[in-house]
Amino acid sequence: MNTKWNAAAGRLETTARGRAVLSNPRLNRGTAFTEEERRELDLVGLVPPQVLTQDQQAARAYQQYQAQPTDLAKNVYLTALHDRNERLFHRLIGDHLAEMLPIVYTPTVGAAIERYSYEYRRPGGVYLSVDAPEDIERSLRATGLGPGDVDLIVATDGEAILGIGDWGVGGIDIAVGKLAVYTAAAGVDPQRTLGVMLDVGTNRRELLDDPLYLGNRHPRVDEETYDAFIDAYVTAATTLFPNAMLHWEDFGPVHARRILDRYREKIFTFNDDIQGTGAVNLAAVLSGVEAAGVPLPDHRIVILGAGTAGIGVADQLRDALVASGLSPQQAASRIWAVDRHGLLTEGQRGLRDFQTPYVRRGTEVAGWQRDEELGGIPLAEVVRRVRPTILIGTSGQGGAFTEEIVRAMAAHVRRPVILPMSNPTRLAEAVPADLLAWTGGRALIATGSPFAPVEFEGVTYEIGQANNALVFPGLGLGAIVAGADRVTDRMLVAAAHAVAGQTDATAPGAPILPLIDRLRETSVAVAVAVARAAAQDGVAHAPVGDDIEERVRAAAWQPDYPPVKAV
Ligand SMILES: NC(=O)C1=CN([C@@H]2O[C@H](COP(=O)(O)OP(=O)(O)OC[C@H]3O[C@@H](n4cnc5c(N)ncnc54)[C@H](O)[C@@H]3O)[C@@H](O)[C@H]2O)C=CC1
Ligand SMILES: CC(=O)C(=O)O
Ligand SMILES: [Mg+2]
Repeated sequence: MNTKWNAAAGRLETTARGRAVLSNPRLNRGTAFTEEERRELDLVGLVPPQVLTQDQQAARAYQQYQAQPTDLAKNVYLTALHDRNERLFHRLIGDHLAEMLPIVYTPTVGAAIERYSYEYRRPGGVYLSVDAPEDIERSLRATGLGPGDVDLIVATDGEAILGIGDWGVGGIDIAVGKLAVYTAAAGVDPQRTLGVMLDVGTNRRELLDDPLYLGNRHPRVDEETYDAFIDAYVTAATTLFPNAMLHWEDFGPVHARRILDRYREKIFTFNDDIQGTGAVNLAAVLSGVEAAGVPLPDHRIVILGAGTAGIGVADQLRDALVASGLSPQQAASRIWAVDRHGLLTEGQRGLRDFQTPYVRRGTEVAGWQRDEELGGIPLAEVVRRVRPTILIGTSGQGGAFTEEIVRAMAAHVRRPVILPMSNPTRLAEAVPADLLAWTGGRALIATGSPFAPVEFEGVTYEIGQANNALVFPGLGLGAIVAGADRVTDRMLVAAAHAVAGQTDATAPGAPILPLIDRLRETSVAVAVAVARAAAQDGVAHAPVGDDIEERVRAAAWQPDYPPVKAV
């Protein structure tokens, strides 16, 4: 069976017939096949007689969706729709973006990952096993995709899913979820993408002991085996699909950093948790700083959680401070990073290489109060001493921004910028309603997971989502349209400015980031800015001229049904 897009004729051409048509989600449109298509494709009698439009199908699917009793059931319903009729799935999500993003993405995707081996129906991508690296190429080829057919691959090893940790093979759902967002938010062509699970085992005992667990049933492998496996994947993926951007998602902090450092100068690659999060955080900070009316170099920034996301955030803030005139040392000194053993300080146990720029001198913190159980200086003491103007949470510790800490911060700052970025929702360091109450409505807030608007003293506060979903879809589309072969720092900074430029946070109650119902437009702005930055850096291999916005808009894939021709 063979199905191909014939661009010249503007139609799909397939050798499939009968049930094989209905069981191919890329081809299937069920009751929307026309009479003529039904005859040509041998579908007469295999579907009920009425011919529906996609609008009618979408209306029915939406009713079925709404009838699901829980968010997890809605996620399972949408996954099943995706596996049955991919275009209808994207049509539905596109029509209800703000409502469904929390179902296919954070927070509900977290629950779907935890329940993966129980809710499993059909495979969601390509599963590569550390126990058989010799099969990587064969598995990637088995997708039937050729060298010019893939723009983007999202891969995970499932070690650090959102803030919920190691979920082994269930991690495939974060790759699938990110891909859904690429398409819903920016119109990246889903048929030119792949989700990949790099199964290196799991250290979660309950999965290893679970007879239904579907992944490799052994602990995560040693470093040497791991690195060789990643290398084999990169070699196979870049050889088979030379134009594809390799996106890395939810790796543990050590691996995330090492992989990015190893490959970023050599191949077209992007770590979402480090680079995408850094960019969306920078956007929130730029917008918050503008609303606060205090120039960026005058801010003091405290970050709780100095892991993959936290240090990615710190690095882009440091670079932005340097761009505004500070030396690299001065810039780093404006950032206080607090991890599981408190403020990063000289000689602390367990410091990681990538944290080094933010480690504070012993002399600086000599008189600061320590918490011996914690093994260092706690967040509350850091806030008391530093008097931060910006407080960022990337710790995965729900409720860590306590009333005492937030009130202490707000006592010294007119408009505190507070960004609890951890996901899923229950791991937010604080919730917007509390932050507004504790600061008398003065806090400028954005959160990693979605929150409803908050009424406080007669003002409705819209809460922007400081989530890399504001960045990676547009970044991907912009890079694809520009024919980029690298993701450069300039492209990330351009993305951050484009996001910040989409909102005016100065009005009372206005969000500091563009809302999700405007995500399509935000992604266009990001894509245009990213394409231009790629051209400036000399990494674009397609022309990026005055018509770039038109080209970005034209490149966005649409879920309408094209004609199907039996061949
Ligand atoms: N909003 C967004 O776009 C994004 C949000 N995140 C969120 O950030 C959180 C962290 O994710 P990653 O950086 O990928 O994980 P990670 O595991 O790399 O980093 C978490 C860090 O928090 C530290 N930590 C743990 N307990 C702590 C405590 N009690 N106090 C202070 N630090 C503590 C850990 O030592 C680690 O360094 C997750 O909840 C994730 O969902 C991550 C990426 C994007
Ligand atoms: C949003 C995201 O990438 C995370 O929470 O890991
Ligand atoms: Mg992530």
